[in-house]
Amino acid sequence: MSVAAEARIAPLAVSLGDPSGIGPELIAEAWVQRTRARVPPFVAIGGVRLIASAAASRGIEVPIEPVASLAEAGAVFGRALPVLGDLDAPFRPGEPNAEGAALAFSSLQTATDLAVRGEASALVTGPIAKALLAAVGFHHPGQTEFVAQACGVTAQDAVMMLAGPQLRTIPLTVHVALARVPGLLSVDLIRRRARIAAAALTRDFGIVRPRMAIAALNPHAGESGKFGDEEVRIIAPAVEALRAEGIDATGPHPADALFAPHERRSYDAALCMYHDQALIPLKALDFDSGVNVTLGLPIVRTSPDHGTAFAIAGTGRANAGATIAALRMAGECAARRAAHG
Ligand SMILES: NC(=O)c1ccc[n+]([C@@H]2O[C@H](COP(=O)([O-])OP(=O)(O)OC[C@H]3O[C@@H](n4cnc5c(N)ncnc54)[C@H](O)[C@@H]3O)[C@@H](O)[C@H]2O)c1
Ligand SMILES: N[C@H](C(=O)O)[C@H](O)COP(=O)(O)O
Repeated sequence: MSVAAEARIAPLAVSLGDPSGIGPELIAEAWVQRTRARVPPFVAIGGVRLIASAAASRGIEVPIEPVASLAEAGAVFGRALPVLGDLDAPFRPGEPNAEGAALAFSSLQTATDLAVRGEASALVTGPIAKALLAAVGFHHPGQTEFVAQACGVTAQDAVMMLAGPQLRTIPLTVHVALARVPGLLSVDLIRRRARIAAAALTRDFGIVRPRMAIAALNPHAGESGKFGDEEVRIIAPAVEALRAEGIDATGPHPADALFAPHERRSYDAALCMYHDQALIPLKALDFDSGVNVTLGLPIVRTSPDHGTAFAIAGTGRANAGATIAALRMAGECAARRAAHG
C-alpha cells in the first residue's frame, strides 16, 4: 500500500498500555522515527506528562501537543506527537499499580470507541498486564476479546494472528491452560477460525488465495494414533472440510518441522493448536518486528507482539521495532480497506 494511500486515512488511535511498562516510551520513539520508518499519522489516547517523562528516560525529546479531535491530530502529527484527552499519570517505570492499570483500561476504552465510531482509521493497543487489569474490572482474557465485544463480535470469531516478516501464525486456542487445549479443539472451531483467517488475509493483506497450513497437536502428528488421536478425529476431518469448501488448507502438519525455512515458503499462515505453538516460532524469528493483529473485526486492530517488559521500562533498552511494525501494519490494512471496502 502506498504512502499516498495511507496519507488519505484518518489517524490511528493508540492506547498507552500500562504506564509503568515500555508502551509510553515506544509511542514516543515511534513518533521520532515516523519519517524514516514511514509510520502513518497516529494519536495517543492520554499521557501528555507520562509520554514526556518516558521519552526523557530514553534520552529523546518529543514535542507533544494536546488535541481536541482526530482531524486536529492529523494536522499536528508532522510537527508534534498529538495526544487526545486528559488521562495521565506520573511515569514510574517498573512499578505497576492499580491506578496505572485503571489508566491503561480507560485509554484502551477510548481508543477502541474512536475506532468503532470510525473516527480513527484503526486501533493500535499498547501492552497491558492482564492480571493487573483483571484487578480493576477488566473481565476478559486479553485485549482481543475486549475489542471483539466492543465491536459486537463474539470472542470465538475474533482471531488472533501474530505476523512478522518471516512468518504468520494463528493460535487456535489462546489464553487457556495447556491442559485444557485438547478438550477445546473441534472440527467446528478449526473450520470457523480458518475461514475467518482466510477471508481476512485476502481483505486486509491482499493475498488472493491464502494457503493455510494446519498444525498437528501431538508429536509426529500423532504417529497414526499412537501418540494421540486428535489428528485423526478432529484436525484431518477439519482440513478435508475446509478443502471441500474451497479453502487452500493442508495438514495436519507435524509442528516440529512446520516452521523450518523450506516449510515456511509453502504457506501464508500456520494455524496452530495452542498459544505457545504459534507464538514461540514467531517470537524466535521476528520478536522485534512481530505484530499481534485481530482478524475478523469490523475495525483494524494491531498491537506489538511483546508485553509490558516492566524490568526494562525507562532504561532505554526497549526496542521500538514491534510498535512501529504494528502502526505500519494498521495503516496498511486500513488503507487497503478504504480502497477496496
Ligand atoms: N500486547 C500485549 O498486551 C501483551 C503481549 C504479551 C504479554 N503481555 C503482558 O505483559 C506482561 C509481561 O509478559 P512477559 O514477561 O511474558 O512478556 P514481555 O514481552 O513483557 O517480556 C518478555 C521478555 O522480552 C523482553 N522484551 C519485551 N519487549 C521488549 C522490547 N520491545 N525490547 C526489548 N526487550 C523486550 C523483556 O524484557 C523480557 O525479557 C504480562 O502481564 C502479560 O500479560 C501483554
Ligand atoms: N498472547 C499475546 C502475545 O503474547 O502477543 C498477548 O498476550 C496479547 O493478547 P491480547 O492482544 O489479546 O491482549
